[in-house]
Amino acid sequence: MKKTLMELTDIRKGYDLPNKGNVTILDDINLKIKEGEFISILGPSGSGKSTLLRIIAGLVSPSQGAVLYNGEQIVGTNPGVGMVFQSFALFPWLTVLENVKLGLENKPLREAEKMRKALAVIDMIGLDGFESAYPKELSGGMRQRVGIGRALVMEPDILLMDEPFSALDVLTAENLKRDLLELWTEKKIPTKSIIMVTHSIEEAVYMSDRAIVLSRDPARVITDIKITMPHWRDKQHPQFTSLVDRIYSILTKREVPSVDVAEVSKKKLEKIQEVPAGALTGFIELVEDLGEKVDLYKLADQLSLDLDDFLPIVEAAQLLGFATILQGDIDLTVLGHQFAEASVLERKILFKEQLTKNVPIMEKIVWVLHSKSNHKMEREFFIEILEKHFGPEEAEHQLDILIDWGRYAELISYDEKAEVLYLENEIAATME
Ligand SMILES: Nc1ncnc2c1ncn2[C@@H]1O[C@H](COP(=O)(O)OP(=O)(O)OP(=O)(O)O)[C@@H](O)[C@H]1O
Repeated sequence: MKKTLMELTDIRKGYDLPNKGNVTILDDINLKIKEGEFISILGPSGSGKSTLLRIIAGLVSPSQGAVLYNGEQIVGTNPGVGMVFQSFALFPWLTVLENVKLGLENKPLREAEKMRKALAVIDMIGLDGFESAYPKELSGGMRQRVGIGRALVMEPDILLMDEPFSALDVLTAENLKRDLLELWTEKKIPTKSIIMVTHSIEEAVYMSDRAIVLSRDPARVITDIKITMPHWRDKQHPQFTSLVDRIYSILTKREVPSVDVAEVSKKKLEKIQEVPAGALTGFIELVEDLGEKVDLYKLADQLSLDLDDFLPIVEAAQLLGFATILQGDIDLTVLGHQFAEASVLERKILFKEQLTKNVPIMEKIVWVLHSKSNHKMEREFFIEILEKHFGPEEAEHQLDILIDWGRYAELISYDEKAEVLYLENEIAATME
């Protein structure tokens, strides 16, 4: 039996947000992290992955629950972890050596010992010869090597990495992933466990032994998958691709609840993905052209889109009932096929029907405009309603996308200058 290094029990994290009260970001998180495990944490954007990592590091305290390290509850920063950040977080006025040595700042070691350890790590991460260079003289990949070196020099039991490769170009990232994996699999570092937050399913399946998938609003663990393929993994191997597909379908799975319109103001509004109608239309056309059951993962790859850019489009197509996802494949529904083949006018009608049926707030907006004798209402009015559900910044985004969709469907019009939503006379007349 492998030893449990860390344990998270019943973690909940809430933040007090303006107009929304205490919003639960993470809920009911129970995790055991064992020696020898390389864990990836995946989940939709904004779900709470970084918050979870920060709770493990002791940089953020949970609202409820406990974090145990070697069986003891941690208070303040976790002494057993080293952290690597997406943004490298280097000090520009310090050299490579000084930045790496910073990891040892709080260790009770003699200067000579700190120097020895830092130089050894610099060598190990492939920066030999760059000890006295400043971050601005280094490429992105080299800077992240310094970031990793600063964490490794602490010889932490657990290495935490928050999207460590996402700020790097593809080739540099691949190179660094291989080097890090070599250090880990060949036990060249004393690290006992690695936890990495990532947006890339492929990266997770390539590198880790366990993938944890979080839901959103709030984040709960929806899947915890063991990845047992030996290293080095072949990304073309059917076992590899089917696992990527499986995680993809878990991440894209969503339920479309049927919402009673009268209940909308009381119920929690579902966030709409910010995908303009034009992009959505193009996407549906593309899937139609590619034929039956398109592998989502391959499609994202072909379009050179990041998961984060791609998932919203897929989600929006699902929300409107134009597409379904099954085991990592996207398929158009009957309506989706109809939409792809329809004329411009017919498309607008289909879009309008689906929008009214599946996005209850849209119907509410039309209802408000229709109720007014001049069929007009200020943007601010709707912002206030949306703010209660989404907070100020997101409310603006949500209304923008509702306006975009509503305009495309010819359900509503918008005067950008006056910031007023309105119904065209003939549209209002058809509703009498
Ligand atoms: N200090 C804070 N105060 C209020 N809300 C916060 C705070 N930190 C994070 N949040 C909110 O918590 C949610 C989760 O944020 P977090 O950064 O953990 O998500 P994430 O999954 O890492 O996101 P991404 O994939 O975009 O990096 C977000 O809605 C964010 O706005």
